Amino acid sequence: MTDLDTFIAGLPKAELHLHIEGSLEPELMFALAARNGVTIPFASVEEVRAAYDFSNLQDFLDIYYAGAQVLLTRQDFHDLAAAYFARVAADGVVHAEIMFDPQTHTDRGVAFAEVIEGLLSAMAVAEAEHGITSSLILSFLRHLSEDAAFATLAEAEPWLDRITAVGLDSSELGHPPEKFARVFAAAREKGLKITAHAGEEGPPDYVHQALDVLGVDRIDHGNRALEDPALIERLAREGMTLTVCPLSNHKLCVVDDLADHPIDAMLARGLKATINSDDPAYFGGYVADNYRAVATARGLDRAALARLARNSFTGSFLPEEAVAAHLARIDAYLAEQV
Ligand SMILES: Nc1ncnc2[nH]cnc12
Ligand SMILES: [Zn+2]
Repeated sequence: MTDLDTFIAGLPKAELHLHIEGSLEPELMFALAARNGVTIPFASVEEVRAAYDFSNLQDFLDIYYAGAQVLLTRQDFHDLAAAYFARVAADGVVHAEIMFDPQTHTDRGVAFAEVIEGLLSAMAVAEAEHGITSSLILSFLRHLSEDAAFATLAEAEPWLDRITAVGLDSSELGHPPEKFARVFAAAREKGLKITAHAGEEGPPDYVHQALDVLGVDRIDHGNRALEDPALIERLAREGMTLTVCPLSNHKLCVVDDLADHPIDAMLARGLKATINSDDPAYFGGYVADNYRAVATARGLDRAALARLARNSFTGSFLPEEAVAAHLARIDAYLAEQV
């Protein structure tokens, strides 16, 4: 470990953009396939990893939804999330806001209760064993209809006090935010926060729609906002958080080379960027790996890394007092460094 690696691992941070289904490592995929008697189209863990070579978002989604088929029971969802928390405890993650895609499971006949109760039990263990706090973001699949999203919101009703926000993910192109205007308005009425993937592959107009039609509290990705100077200025002025995912951007060809990643350009333009892993089992790294990758590729110094970590708390859905306490922990950590 270099000094920079050690600095990054110890820096208190929140993860704001993590699909729990995307933390399914091939080893666990095989173990769950065996436990549940599910057939998967791979002979070995190595074969699975070799298949993770994507040209775009849809390439990835096809394999990601196939992998999720091994998740059937409450115990499976518990084991999935417990593995994620155990892994990121070593990355300096002290808070995680976790997206889950209920429709990926309920459409296969898995009950909503199995999914969410498994996740909630792992979240309780994470707090007790690792001191990691967490919350849930229910994400609607945008390739499905708004009616299907409404049905999912209705299924979630008994757990709404355990869900912090709703999100929007899956195939972006051709499924603009405005398709979901009514269901997001209904979620907002229920007191939920709002986030949406926008500007990952979709044009800057999708980011405008996420802001103006959905009324988002933060934007997931947002890379293509950089094509629109007025939008950049607006996002900066409004202090809108962008949950940026560098290794994902590289793996999904949103950027050709990490050396060209715009993370420092975002900070320089006053955007509140954060660093996240998106789908760490598929993209080759967890959150600290993402910090390390951009630190190396873009030459980010400790001050920039600390800024990104601060943004992860000020951009979180935590209450103000908790944010202040985390920022104080960052200050104490920086003061300890020689
Ligand atoms: N990067 C991503 N973009 C859209 N939908 C997703 N679902 C999981 N990861 C995603
Ligand atoms: Zn994502």
